[in-house]
Amino acid sequence: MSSPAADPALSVTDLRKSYGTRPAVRGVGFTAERGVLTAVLGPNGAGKTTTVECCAGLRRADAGTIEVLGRAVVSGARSAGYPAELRARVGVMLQDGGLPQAPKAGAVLEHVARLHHAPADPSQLLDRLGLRTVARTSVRRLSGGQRQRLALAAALVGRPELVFLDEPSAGLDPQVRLDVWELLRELRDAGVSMVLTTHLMQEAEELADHVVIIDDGRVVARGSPGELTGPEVVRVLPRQADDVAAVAAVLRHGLAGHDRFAVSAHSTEVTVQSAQPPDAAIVAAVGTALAEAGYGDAQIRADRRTLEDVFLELTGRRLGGPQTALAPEEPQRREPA
Ligand SMILES: Nc1ncnc2c1ncn2[C@@H]1O[C@H](COP(=O)(O)OP(=O)(O)OP(=O)(O)O)[C@@H](O)[C@H]1O
Repeated sequence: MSSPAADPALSVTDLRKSYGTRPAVRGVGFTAERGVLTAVLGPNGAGKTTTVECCAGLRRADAGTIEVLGRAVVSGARSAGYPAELRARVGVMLQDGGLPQAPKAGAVLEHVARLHHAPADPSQLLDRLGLRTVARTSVRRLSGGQRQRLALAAALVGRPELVFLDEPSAGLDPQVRLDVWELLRELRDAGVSMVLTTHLMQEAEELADHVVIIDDGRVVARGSPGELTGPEVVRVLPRQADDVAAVAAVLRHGLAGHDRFAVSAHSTEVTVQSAQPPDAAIVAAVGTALAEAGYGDAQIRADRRTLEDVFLELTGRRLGGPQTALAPEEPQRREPA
């Protein structure tokens, strides 16, 4: 038997859930490893909330298995429920917050903190999430964004090992969203496992170590953002097409110290493929190598696919927008049926 520490934070197999006759989740399976942030990314209505609510023990699945921190909580249609010991190790932030409306924000957080054995300091969390000034305001009088942050604070105050976050930055203004992202990064760096749903491609790209893309109740792709968006390409167009071979040689030599690059010569351009994004340093290394060899006038372009591009290729639709007329391209990295 594997040791509990070796188990993933969350393991979901063939999860199914219908509302009446309408299937919302049609066989979702994925794993969220410990100490990383896993984003479940998909458009509205894809089944993200239903999936997370089943995983968090808040909704009964029709079929499938769910293991949380090494313990089976759903097996087939049978829910084992969350034992109190496990509940204390898991934080949950739902879209509607699930907060009582009458009490004051600070009191709600203190109350939740008291339910835990070794909670974080509620007042520090209020400060961190910019809620200090509304600590004495009743929940019902908070703005949507403040309520959202209070729900996040309530999910975190028990110092959970695993946190489920359903659209945590929905409705937040851009600066507050950045603050929330920073906090989530810090938690991840401190070893907290997180499973976050989002329909914001940028949120997944910024935060996620692992992305599970779901559409119409099914997983259509999963992997790290880098795996999903594929190898990055820096394109170099020499001024003279005749220089392609020479420029390729210069780059092979100049980038020899960087073993993750593959330099290829084509008819009019040289491409440098990298397993990692062509950040400024990589583009700069290409530029320096070219300038030193007298090819400083070559054009350099970094091509970056986004998760939005990946979603469009897989489904023929955009993540955020209305259905487009684009036909799906040949699917890439599609999950086995
Ligand atoms: N309580 C419910 N009763 C009936 N249908 C529901 C219920 N909750 C969700 N659905 C339907 O199930 C499907 C999946 O919804 P779900 O909320 O899980 O998706 P989602 O990806 O989280 O979407 P959103 O980002 O809009 O919340 C949708 O068609 C939705 O209308």
